[in-house]
Amino acid sequence: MSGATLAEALAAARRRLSEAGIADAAQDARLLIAGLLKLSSTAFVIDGARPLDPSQQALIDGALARRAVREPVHRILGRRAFSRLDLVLSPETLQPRPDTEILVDTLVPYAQKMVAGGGCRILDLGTGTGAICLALLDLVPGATGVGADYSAGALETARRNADINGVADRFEAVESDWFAAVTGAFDIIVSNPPYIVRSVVGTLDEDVRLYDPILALDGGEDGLDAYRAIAAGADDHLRENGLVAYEIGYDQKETVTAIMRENGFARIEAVQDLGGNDRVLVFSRETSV
Ligand SMILES: C[S@@+](CC[C@H](N)C(=O)[O-])C[C@H]1O[C@@H](n2cnc3c(N)ncnc32)[C@H](O)[C@@H]1O
Repeated sequence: MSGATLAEALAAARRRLSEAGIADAAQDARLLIAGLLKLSSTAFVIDGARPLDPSQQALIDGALARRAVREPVHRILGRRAFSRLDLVLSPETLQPRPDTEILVDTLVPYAQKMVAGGGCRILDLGTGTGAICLALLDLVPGATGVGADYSAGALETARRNADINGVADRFEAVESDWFAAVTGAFDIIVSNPPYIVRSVVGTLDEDVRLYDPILALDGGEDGLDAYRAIAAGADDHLRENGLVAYEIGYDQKETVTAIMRENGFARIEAVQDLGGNDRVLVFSRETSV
């Protein structure tokens, strides 16, 4: 393959991934080559005749070998776009999903209103790459935030992402089992916790099951362990008129609402994803509704 042009390398990559049974072979080939060679979206059209040098070809070959055994494209590239951010990934972090941007977008108007009213302190429980908290800090400049996670490795990545995305002065990372090491009170407590039913984790696609950390996926016997833990601790860490917001699994709207109701919270908003699945719930204290 040495001496191939960019267009030839793309065609060969598409073929190789397709033969390996990758469903979106064409898209993945394009994303991988563009990401590895730092190409703009038009490069394949205007620069297709450009010959690749051997080191570029070696990079592409290495990445294709990894994708062929189901390693996700963004894990291979080591980073993923989320909201307006560029996030670094590590083995300890879930790669943030586009659906989670709905949680961020739902909270922005609330956070802006809080900032206008005097301030907005956000707690992101199970922060992973920092995606939710960092995106909110980016979109709401007056807000400050704490990202908590059980995984020290994830927190290292979250700190790095805060630096890369210019919000490190408003972000703090705390190693904590949910609220255990969290101090103080917050205007918004947000979480995209592990919510997959334990018996289902083993049946997930290889791309997820083999490459996202189990700590980010396993929600316990019924998928609801984290919601119970967060619901039980939220009141002690929430300022007056504060909000709790979650990403949920497609069938968890009523069960999570019931868990929150048992802990004194009322649902004030429910948002669906583009596929029409329930995805985001927002709660306030029952007494402030
Ligand atoms: C589904 S991932 C979400 C990551 C990130 N917030 C996002 O939306 O991309 C859940 C996160 O919860 C963390 N986690 C799991 N159990 C935890 C616990 N007991 N205390 C704190 N964090 C926990 C995992 O390490 C993981 O980072």
